[in-house]
Amino acid sequence: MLAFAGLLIVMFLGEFGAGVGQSLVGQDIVADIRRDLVRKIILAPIDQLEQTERHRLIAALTADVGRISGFIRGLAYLIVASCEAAACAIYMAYLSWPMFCAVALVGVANYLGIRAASRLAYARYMEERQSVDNIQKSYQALIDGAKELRLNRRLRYRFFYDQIATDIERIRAATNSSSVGSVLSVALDSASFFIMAGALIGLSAWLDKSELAQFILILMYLKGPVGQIVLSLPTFDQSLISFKNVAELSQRLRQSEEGLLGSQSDSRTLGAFESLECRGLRFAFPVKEEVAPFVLGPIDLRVNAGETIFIVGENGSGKTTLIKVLLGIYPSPDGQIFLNGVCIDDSNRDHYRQYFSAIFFDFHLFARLTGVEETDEDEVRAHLTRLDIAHKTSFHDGAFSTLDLSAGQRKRLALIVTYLEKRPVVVLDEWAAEQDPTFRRIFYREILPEMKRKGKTLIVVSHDDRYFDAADRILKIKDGKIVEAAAATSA
Ligand SMILES: Nc1ncnc2c1ncn2[C@@H]1O[C@H](COP(=O)(O)OP(=O)(O)OP(=O)(O)O)[C@@H](O)[C@H]1O
Repeated sequence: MLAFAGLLIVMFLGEFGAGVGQSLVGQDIVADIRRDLVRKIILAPIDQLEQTERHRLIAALTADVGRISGFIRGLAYLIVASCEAAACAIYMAYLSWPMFCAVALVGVANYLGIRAASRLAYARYMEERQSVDNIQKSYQALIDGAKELRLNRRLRYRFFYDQIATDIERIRAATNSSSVGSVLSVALDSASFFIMAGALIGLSAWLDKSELAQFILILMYLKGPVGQIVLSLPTFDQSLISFKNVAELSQRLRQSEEGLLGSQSDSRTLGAFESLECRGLRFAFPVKEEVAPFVLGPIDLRVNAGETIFIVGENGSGKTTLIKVLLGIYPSPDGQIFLNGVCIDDSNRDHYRQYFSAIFFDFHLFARLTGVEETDEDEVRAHLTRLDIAHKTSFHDGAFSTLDLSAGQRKRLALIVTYLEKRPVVVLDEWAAEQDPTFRRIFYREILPEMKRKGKTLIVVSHDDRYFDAADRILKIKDGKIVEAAAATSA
C-alpha cells in the first residue's frame, strides 16, 4: 500500500511538474521565436522587406507562431505518452516474448498505415497553409479597402463571393481532406488494438492464461498513450510546416544589419553636420517577373549645411528612391556617400542615419514620442498651436491624445515630431501635398525659411512649382538621373 501510495504521489507530482515545466519552457521557446522573427524584420534591409509581401509576414507572425505554440503546449504530454508506451512495450516483452512479437507485428503494420494516412494529410496541410497566406491578403484588402467596397457594388459583390469566399472555401476543403487523413489514423490505431487483443484471445489455447490476462490489461492501458501520440500527429505535421515557413522567411531576411538594436543613443558620432556628398551613387531594384527594374543613378551630389534643396521631377522619376538611398535606408547601393568627408559603410551607416529626420510620403506616425530623447510638453503645445492643430489633439505623458486626424493634419503632427527630434538634416517627401492653399503657402514662405534660419539643412521633394524659389538649389530628376541642378532663381 505504501509503495502504491508513493507511486501515486510520484505520478501526480510528475504529471503536474511536466505540465508546469512544459508551459514555462514552451512559452519561453515561443517568445524566443516571436522575438527572433520581429528582430529579423527590424534588422532586415528595407529593400528586402519591401520585396517580401506584407501578408506573408503577418501570417508568419500570427498563424505560424500560433501553431508552433499549440504544438509546444502539447509536447510534454507527448513525451510522457511516448515514455509510457515504451515502458509498456518493455514490460510486455519481459512478460512474454512470443506474445510481444505478435503484438509488435500488428503494431508495425499499424504504424505503416498511419504513416501513409499522415502523408495524405500532410499535402493538404501545405495547401491549407498557403490558403492562410492568401486569406491574410484578402483580410488586409477587406479592412484597407472598406471605403471602396462600400462605394462600388460590383467590387463588393465580387470581392465577397469570388475572392474572400473562395479563400474560405479553399481552407475549408483543405482542412476537411486533411482531417480525413488524421481520422483514418485514429481509426486504424483503435482497430489495431482490438486486432491485437482478438489475435491473442484466439491463440489463448496455446498461451499461459495468467500471462495473457496481464498482457491484455497492459495492451488496453497502452491504448491511451498511443492514442494520444496518434492524435498529436496532425498538430506535429502542421507545426512542422509552420517551422519550415518561419525558417524560410528567416532565411529570406537573413542579410540583417547587425547592431541596429544594440543601442538607443542617437548621438551623432561623426561631428556637427557640415556636408553630405555622394559620388557615383547607383541603386537598382531587383528584377521582378522579367520587367526591367528601375535604376537610380549614377548620382553625384553635394549638400552643404544650411542649404535648402528641392528635388523635383515627374512621377516615377526616382525622387523617393533617391532620398531613401541618400538616407541609408536602402543600405548597399553602389558608389560612395560621405558625411563630413567620412565615407559611410556598414560600420557607421546607422550613426549616419542619426543626422536625418524624414517625413516620407507614406509615413507612419507613432502615437508615443519614444523616438525623442526628451520632450518638453510646453514646446509640443506651442508647435501644435503654431501648426493650427491644438484644438484637434493634445499632448500628455509622451503621447498625442489622438491620431484620428485628416491627412494634412497628420502630416503637421509628423512635422512636429521632426522639430522635436532636433536633427540637423530634415527630409520632406511631398509634405505639402495634402495641405490647403493657405497652409501650403505658410509651409513654403514661413516654416521652411524658419527652419533654415535655425540652421537646418532641408531636402524637400516637391511638385509645387510656384514655390520653387523657396529653394537655394533645385535638382531635377528624370529616369533616375539628375538632369538639371539649378539655382532657385533660374528655375
Ligand atoms: N519597392 C519597389 N520595388 C520595385 N520598384 C520600385 C519600388 N519602389 C519604387 N519602384 C520603382 O521606382 C521608380 C521610382 O519610384 P519613386 O517612388 O522613387 O518615384 P518618385 O519620383 O518619388 O514618384 P512620385 O512623384 O510619384 O512620388 C518607379 O518607376 C517605381 O516603379
